[in-house]
Amino acid sequence: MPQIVLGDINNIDGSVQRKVFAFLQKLMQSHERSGLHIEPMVGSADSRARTGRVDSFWRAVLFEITDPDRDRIFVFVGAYPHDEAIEIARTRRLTINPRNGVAELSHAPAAVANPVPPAAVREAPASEDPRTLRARGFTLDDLTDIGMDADFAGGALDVGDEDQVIAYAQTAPATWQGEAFMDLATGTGLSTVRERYALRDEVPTEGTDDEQLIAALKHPAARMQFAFVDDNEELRAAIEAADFAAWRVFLHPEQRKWVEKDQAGGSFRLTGGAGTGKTVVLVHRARHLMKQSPTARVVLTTFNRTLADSLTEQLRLLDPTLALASDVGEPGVFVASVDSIAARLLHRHRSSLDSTADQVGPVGRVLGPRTSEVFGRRVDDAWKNAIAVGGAALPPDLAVPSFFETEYSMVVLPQRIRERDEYLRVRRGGRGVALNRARRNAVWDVVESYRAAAAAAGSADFEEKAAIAAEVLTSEGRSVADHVLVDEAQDLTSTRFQLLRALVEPGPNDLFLAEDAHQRIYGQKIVLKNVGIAIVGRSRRLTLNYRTTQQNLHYALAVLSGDDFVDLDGEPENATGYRSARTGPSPSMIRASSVTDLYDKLAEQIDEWGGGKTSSIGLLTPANKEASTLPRVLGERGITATFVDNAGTAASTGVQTMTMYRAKGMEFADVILVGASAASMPRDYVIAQLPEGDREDAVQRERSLVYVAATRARDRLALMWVGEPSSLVPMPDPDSTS
Ligand SMILES: Nc1ncnc2c1ncn2[C@@H]1O[C@H](COP(=O)(O)OP(=O)(O)OP(=O)(O)O)[C@@H](O)[C@H]1O
Repeated sequence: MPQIVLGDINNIDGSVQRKVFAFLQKLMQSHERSGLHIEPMVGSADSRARTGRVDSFWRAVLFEITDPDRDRIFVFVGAYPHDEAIEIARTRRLTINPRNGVAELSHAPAAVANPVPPAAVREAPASEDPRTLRARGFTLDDLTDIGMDADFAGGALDVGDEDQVIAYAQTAPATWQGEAFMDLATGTGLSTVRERYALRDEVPTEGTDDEQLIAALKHPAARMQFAFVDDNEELRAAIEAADFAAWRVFLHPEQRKWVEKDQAGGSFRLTGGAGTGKTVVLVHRARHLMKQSPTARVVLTTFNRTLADSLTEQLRLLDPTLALASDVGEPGVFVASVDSIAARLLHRHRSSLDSTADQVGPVGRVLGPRTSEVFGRRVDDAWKNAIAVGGAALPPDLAVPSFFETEYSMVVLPQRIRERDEYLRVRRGGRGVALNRARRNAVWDVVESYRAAAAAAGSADFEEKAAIAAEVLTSEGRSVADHVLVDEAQDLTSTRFQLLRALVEPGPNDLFLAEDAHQRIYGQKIVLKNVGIAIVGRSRRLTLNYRTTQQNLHYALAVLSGDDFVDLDGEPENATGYRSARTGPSPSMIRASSVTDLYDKLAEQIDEWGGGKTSSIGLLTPANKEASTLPRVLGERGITATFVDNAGTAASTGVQTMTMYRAKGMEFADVILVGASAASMPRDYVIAQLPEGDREDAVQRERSLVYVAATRARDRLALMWVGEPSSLVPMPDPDSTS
């Protein structure tokens, strides 16, 4: 049976997608089926070129390759109206780049953007624009040495303006060349580019010409443009990918590397800015691991249930046939939040949580002597109550629940402190608030009250449950997973990491963590080695943003500037090299004079953007109250909007309103940050209550929240506020404020 390779499918007209799918489906069964009319071209530039009949009007353009293993391969490069298809099939060639062995679809010469002959290009004077590659010291030979087409490279040397870089990259004769040019233009060095696209000065030499071409199509850089399709489901996914879901098929070589890489050394950390495809890598990796070993126990987990649900959805989209496990420890991919995994483990081991005569049980090891009834939910205001009961000696600056939340989850629980004496001696690494002996004593009084109330109620908080679940697994000496993949790792706390560590034996491909320190909006600053996870030397960063435009990305990065972020290795996180391949309008800055004026302007903006189709617009607010009010006030202005809270899934109609927190992991075509005013962000009233040493981190999390929110937009971004704008919201250009 023939194999299909899809190339350049973005040009498939929506009206003909279904027919193209049917055509390729038949072709996968046999190229000789009646009605397909696979025909060679007389006088074509490439003797492999064929056309095929999609319907009476549309023709597929294909290249036929003989594959000794599979009979033959058809590389599909698009469907066009009859005459256009003939012309394309005559003039295009499927070639192997002689420098690096990457398969490329050569366009007709006229399509190549730069008319300057290489000799003249070589001698051109240094450009006056310091941003161009030429001004930065690159030569034509540098670019052609890595395999760039000489004409394209000639033009590439003299483009400096960012918008033009993106536009010029789109004229590249091969996808990898456009991406490599963008990398160089945004400061990446030649050697990194070589490594990133596996450009090794090697061309396939073994076998027939056709076999060499097959090897060239499988080169990681070629697979940004050509996708091997194995079955109907993949075919359908790929054809649909022509719209929004290219991620299912065309991975960037860097993404593919981390999807497929055998992490023999153990735990691995993938970092990358918002929208660089970390989740995409995780979802593909889950499938890859299952393909490698169909009975593997893969856990795919993240911070909360909303995000876990979205991971399940993406897994299903990627591969509806993938085996999903219904419980942790079973073969297949098990997707759930870390807290839900903890709850399952506690229920499963409910009879072994207690201490026995000669051994302290998991609950005792975390909380000290108490009943092992821990299944109840912690009451609201538990720390507030504990402060009221046990806080008589507490200095006023520490009498804040959020101080205790942090102290408890960063110091007390991870180090399994059960007694006052232990707490008086413990090292409180990473905590900004200093505590002398008297203050520690006062803090411990409150911890004792907190624990006593929970023991009486038979409850435990999520942090405690994670710690107890970790103890359960550790004491049994039994792991329940072969591979654990974690998304949004920056938002997990120490005890949750301890649980993840306990889920899987240390060893090859054990833990794979995706994180972005800039998006930490819940978690604390954690250093992985302190929770038993050794990563050193096994961290990599993705830099190409697939989601947002260059303009929105710049804006979001400006939100972060001036603050110092630290990653899970305890190293400074930087945002250099982040780039986007798309351009769009600059973010709009909209000031309102009153709340009513804000609602009016909001409605105007939605009308202007939506044109009747509004479900791809997200309105993100700092707090629940504002998000839940918006549907009503917009309804009064004739706009349908739905409030999406933590319990609900995304609404299918109308504008979606939600908090910036809820929007984490999501994306919209257009986003409006509503309420970006000084009065709402940062939340001074919350921060002022914190002890001095905890304030800086709290402000950083608010900054990260704005970054998260601003990076949810694929195309257009607007910020609106009443009165003064928030200090977390940069004002790029005062003239653009309306
Ligand atoms: N190779 C790809 N081709 C096309 N689109 C891609 C590719 N990789 C990622 N994307 C798209 O980019 C967007 C962001 O991807 P993803 O959600 O995986 O990024 P992320 O790094 O996890 O983002 P965040 O940290 O903001 O949640 C998605 O719309 C995804 O489909």
